[in-house]
Amino acid sequence: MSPSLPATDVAAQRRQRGRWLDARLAPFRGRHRAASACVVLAGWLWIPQAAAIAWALDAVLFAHAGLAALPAPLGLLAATLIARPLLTWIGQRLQADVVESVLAQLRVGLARAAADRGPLWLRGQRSGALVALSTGHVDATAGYYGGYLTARAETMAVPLAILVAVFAVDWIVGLVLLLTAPLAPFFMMLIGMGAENAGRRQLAALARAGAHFTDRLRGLDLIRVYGRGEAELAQVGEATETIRVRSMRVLRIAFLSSAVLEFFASVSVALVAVYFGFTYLGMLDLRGETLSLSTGLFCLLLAPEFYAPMRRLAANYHDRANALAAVAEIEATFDGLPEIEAEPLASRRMDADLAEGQAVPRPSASPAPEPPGDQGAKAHSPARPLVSVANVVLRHPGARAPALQDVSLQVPAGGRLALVGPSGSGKSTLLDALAGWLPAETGRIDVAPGTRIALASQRPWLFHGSIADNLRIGAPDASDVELAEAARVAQVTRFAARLPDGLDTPIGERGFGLSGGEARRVALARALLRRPRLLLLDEPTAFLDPGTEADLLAALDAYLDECTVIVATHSDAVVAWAGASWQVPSPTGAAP
Ligand SMILES: Nc1ncnc2c1ncn2[C@@H]1O[C@H](COP(=O)(O)OP(=O)(O)OP(=O)(O)O)[C@@H](O)[C@H]1O
Repeated sequence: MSPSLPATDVAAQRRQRGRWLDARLAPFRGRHRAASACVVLAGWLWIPQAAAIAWALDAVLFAHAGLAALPAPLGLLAATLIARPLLTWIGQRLQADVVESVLAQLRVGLARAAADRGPLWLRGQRSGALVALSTGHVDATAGYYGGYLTARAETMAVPLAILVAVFAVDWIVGLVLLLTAPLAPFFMMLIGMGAENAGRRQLAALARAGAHFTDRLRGLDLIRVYGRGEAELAQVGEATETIRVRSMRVLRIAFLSSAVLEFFASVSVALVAVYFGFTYLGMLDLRGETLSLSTGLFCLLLAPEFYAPMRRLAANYHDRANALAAVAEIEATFDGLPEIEAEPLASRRMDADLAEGQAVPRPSASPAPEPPGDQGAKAHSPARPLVSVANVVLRHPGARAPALQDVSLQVPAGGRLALVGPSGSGKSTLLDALAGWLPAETGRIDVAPGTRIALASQRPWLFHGSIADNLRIGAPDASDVELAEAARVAQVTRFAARLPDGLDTPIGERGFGLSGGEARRVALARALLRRPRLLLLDEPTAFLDPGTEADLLAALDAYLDECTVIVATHSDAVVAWAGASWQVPSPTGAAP
């Protein structure tokens, strides 16, 4: 949220964020309504309960009606004593269930939104900050769904019913309640102004500190080597102190506002008590008729409960501000409010190393060049190019100049092409675009529809788990034989055979325990295991000795069959293996 926005825009933004928060509740609306209904019903039942208490005491103490008059009020009292806690318990259980469901859906939705932004967007994010989004920020909305919404339903229904009941027996007390009621919304408005900003600052500090801490943990070896331990510790200390100060600010607003409301509620109840006291003592006669004990007791019992829902709403009001602050931070990270569907994440693929199918955006108007005379040919027929790139300009998000200008090339199905050119000339960028990760600024990229694509990138991500687990990510249903075959072809077996448990040997995050070349071979095996129709390889032999490189290329030859391969490389052996090469043009557009 930009501080320079006009007030109307800020209000509109806040309304939009509120609607986004409420939309998350849609799949659980039924349970949420049932929970609110239970709480409201429990609130309403306080009226007959207070009436029963007042009625019973009046009968025993003043009317001296004897035990015969008691069964009716005591029966009503017993019924409400059982019903109210039961309804409250059911309401709270349902509410807790709704909160857990909404939060789980939000976490899944945010993870999916991050995955949908694509690997290039993800590479530009700080993982610690993304983790904070689905933990701290999502948790910050719990109070809104759990406390605020229920308290709001209660506030709309319960005080009104109490007011009607009180007016029915004593209009003066009714008037006192009516006149003091607007205090709560007034103070809530005051709280709302400061609480949301304080909440946003606290969440932003939390995300920054989380990201900082994760980054530093990852680079711990570097920090030690350069002797930066103490300085980094001081920075972590500073970040934590900022969180402490900002959290205290949020708490201060919450406590102050609650205290002010408690004060006014107590004063209002005291006013009612003083009025009854003076009336009973005969010092005040505003009613013009005698006041029975049951009327006074009934009103005195109801008065605190008149304010109770409003006090709860006020106490939960900063939860709403916190939730809006969390949504504002989510909006800033995703550059807009992400779509969140109520669909299990497991049904979608999120592997950043692998792309499937035809996912390449084509912004320009020119159609893909058709080879003459083969209009009726099938997508994978050798005559028709599987990959066609026409006059494409590629620019990284936020980059000043395009990484690649006016690229045109075609690769037939089953063909191989080596991309060659100096470091930084844009080979990896082109592979990213072919995988569908980077849209073309102009021009067209066409990959035959339904083509299964796999990309083994230069910096593959390996997860904590066994080598086999890492291979199976792209093809969870692959058999052991297929897995062993892919590992053999990618020359993974060569080093895995020396490890204690072979392919079942655990490796750490980011391939800890493997050399750079070994990690790349695991990524290659992972790509092969998917049995792609189009295999995109980024310097697959960069760290290999000539002998291993030759073995790898020979094994690939036998394994790949009809698979189309586009490989970025600096190796003459790989260029020779591919049989065709394409020189990446220099940034001026002229191929050397
Ligand atoms: N996310 C990014 N944002 C901006 N510029 C980028 C980004 N990633 C890469 N670049 C730039 O794009 C250009 C091409 O990079 P690319 O990684 O495609 O080169 P490459 O030919 O694959 O190099 P190498 O042979 O070293 O792997 C480089 O100038 C690089 O600095």
